[in-house]
Amino acid sequence: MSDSLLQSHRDAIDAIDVEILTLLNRRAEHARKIGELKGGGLVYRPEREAQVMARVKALNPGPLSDESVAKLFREIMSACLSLERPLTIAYLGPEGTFSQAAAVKHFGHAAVTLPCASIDEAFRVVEARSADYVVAPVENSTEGAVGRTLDLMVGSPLSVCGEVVLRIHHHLLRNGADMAGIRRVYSHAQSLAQCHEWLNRHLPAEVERVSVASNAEAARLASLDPQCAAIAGDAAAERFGLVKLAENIEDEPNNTTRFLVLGYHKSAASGRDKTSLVMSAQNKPGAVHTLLSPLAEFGVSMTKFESRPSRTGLWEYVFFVDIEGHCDEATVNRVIDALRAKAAFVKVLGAYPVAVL
Ligand SMILES: O=C(O)C(=O)C[C@]1(C(=O)O)C=C[C@@H](O)C=C1
Repeated sequence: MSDSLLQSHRDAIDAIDVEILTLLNRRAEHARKIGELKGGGLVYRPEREAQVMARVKALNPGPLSDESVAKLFREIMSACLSLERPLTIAYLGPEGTFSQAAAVKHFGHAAVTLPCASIDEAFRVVEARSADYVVAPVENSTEGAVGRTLDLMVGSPLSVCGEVVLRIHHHLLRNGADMAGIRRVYSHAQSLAQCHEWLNRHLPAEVERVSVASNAEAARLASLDPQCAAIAGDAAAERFGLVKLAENIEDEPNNTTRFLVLGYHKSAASGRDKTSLVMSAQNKPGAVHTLLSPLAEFGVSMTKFESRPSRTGLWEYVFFVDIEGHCDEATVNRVIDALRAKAAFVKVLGAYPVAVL
């Protein structure tokens, strides 16, 4: 390697960094002025962020990947937004959970994340305006719906204004160098289920599997007792200084969790949106088919359908339905009116940009 060639590239990088710095601060100045125009109110604009991300991905000439570029712009916008007003995001804690990773993925590192003891508490702090938004898990590709989040959304005054899709990688973590002598494995029940086959194949049957409130709590417990291991993700491994004995041990390689962002905020249309609804139908043959018929009539696609027992006793079941498009768009608006005419109860949970990252 020629030292002078290396130095010339480093000199070029130094010069470019000065330009980047100038441009970033010019961008931040504009964001600050936008913040003044907004008067400190609703500073976060999910539809605009989705458009900025989609645009830079489309314009990206490489060699950086579109994903890298999107991640960089996520952080740039996060820093710019924090100049307007720093946001506080509630999530199911403790620190190091996948919910925290989802909050950071969506709002960037400039947002303040607030760990809560339960999904209920995370909703409550936002409802009480002690935090700006809650990021809550709603479904996992292996384990299905997160019932508590669905149930809370039915009665909450908060609206869905964003979604986050997070690939979930689980690792076997320990305060020790190898697998010998592990007596117990801690994890959240869903994660134990997601790694069930791997555990059967790699650990003796007598190793106890203990479910705890979160993966981060599992990592904390494992950090205290070398005879115990935990199944958790990267953030928890880092937070508790544990060794990764085995990486990516989830049985389903595409294991993904979808989270929703909720607040006292309605997102405007971004051009690529979803609308989430919850509605009721009577427990009669064909009732669901009749209820959903307006979607076919208006040619609107459904991206999710989930049924839950009704908790009010007024109806037998409630149905959570996601459709393509924003509820302010004419066709989607007409579909919702048609659904209202058929269902005893329809609530628009929110409309929001499809996850870009
Ligand atoms: O366009 C705005 O409304 C801004 O506040 C600027 C900006 C950005 O950095 O691009 C920052 C925060 C918003 O959530 C959206 C975009």
